[in-house]
Amino acid sequence: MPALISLKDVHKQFATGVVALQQVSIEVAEQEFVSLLGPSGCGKSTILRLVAGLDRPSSGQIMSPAMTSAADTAFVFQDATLMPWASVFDNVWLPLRLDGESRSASEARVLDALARVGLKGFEKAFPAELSGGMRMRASIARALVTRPRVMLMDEPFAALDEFTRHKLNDDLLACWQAQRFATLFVTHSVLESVFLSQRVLVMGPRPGRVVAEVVIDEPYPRSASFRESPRYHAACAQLNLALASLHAPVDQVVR
Ligand SMILES: Nc1ncnc2c1ncn2[C@@H]1O[C@H](COP(=O)(O)OP(=O)(O)OP(=O)(O)O)[C@@H](O)[C@H]1O
Repeated sequence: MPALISLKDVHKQFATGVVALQQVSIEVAEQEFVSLLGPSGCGKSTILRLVAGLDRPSSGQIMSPAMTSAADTAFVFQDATLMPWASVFDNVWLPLRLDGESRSASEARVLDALARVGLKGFEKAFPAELSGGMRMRASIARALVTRPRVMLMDEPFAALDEFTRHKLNDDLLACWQAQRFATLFVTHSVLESVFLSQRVLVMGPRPGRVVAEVVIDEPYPRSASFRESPRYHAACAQLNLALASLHAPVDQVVR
């Protein structure tokens, strides 16, 4: 598969003088699922912002679909960022509405996106009536509804309990298998990165750079039995070792 997203020798220094990224080169192929793993402040969110075209590198080259069409790229944040005054349907309709699509013309796509994330029947509910996990599901439906080629996810499940997180990991993978958007997924969790990804890129602390890459050579669909397999534990151990070698504080390594 050719690279859909490519960063080549990217350097990012903020006006404050902070060098957030140094010589970062990353490629994500069409339909690929890649995670970025690393200690707090190593520049993971900065990479997503650059790929989304929300910021520019100080030097180096970036290629991504967001450079030509914003509709090709969806962003999911840790906070579900739903409009509290609008129903679940209207929240998910938002990107289509901004694109000039009427409510009735969007209806089938909105209901399909809600069904894919397990929110069938909740279209009339308001965000305050939903659990944290359901709000995140609505946020993912809003990202899926435009059928993006690229999905950028910034610690989307970090605030959820482990049970809900596992469920959302399973359901995200089902959506990814159905739509095969290229995914760049930022997480602090070794376990989550191994379960989800085809490749995990480990980033070192400031100035941020990629220090290791671990390929997770496991077919999809991945089920709970993968989480219990020796292959899963071996990949987690390999990543924990790479993180430990950065001398990151323990809570950031095992979180
Ligand atoms: N707009 C900005 N101006 C100045 N410094 C910034 C800006 N945005 C980020 N930084 C700094 O750049 C570094 C990288 O930040 P970034 O948010 O990309 O890290 P991160 O790996 O996503 O962290 P976390 O895991 O805590 O979310 C940090 O030191 C941060 O303080």
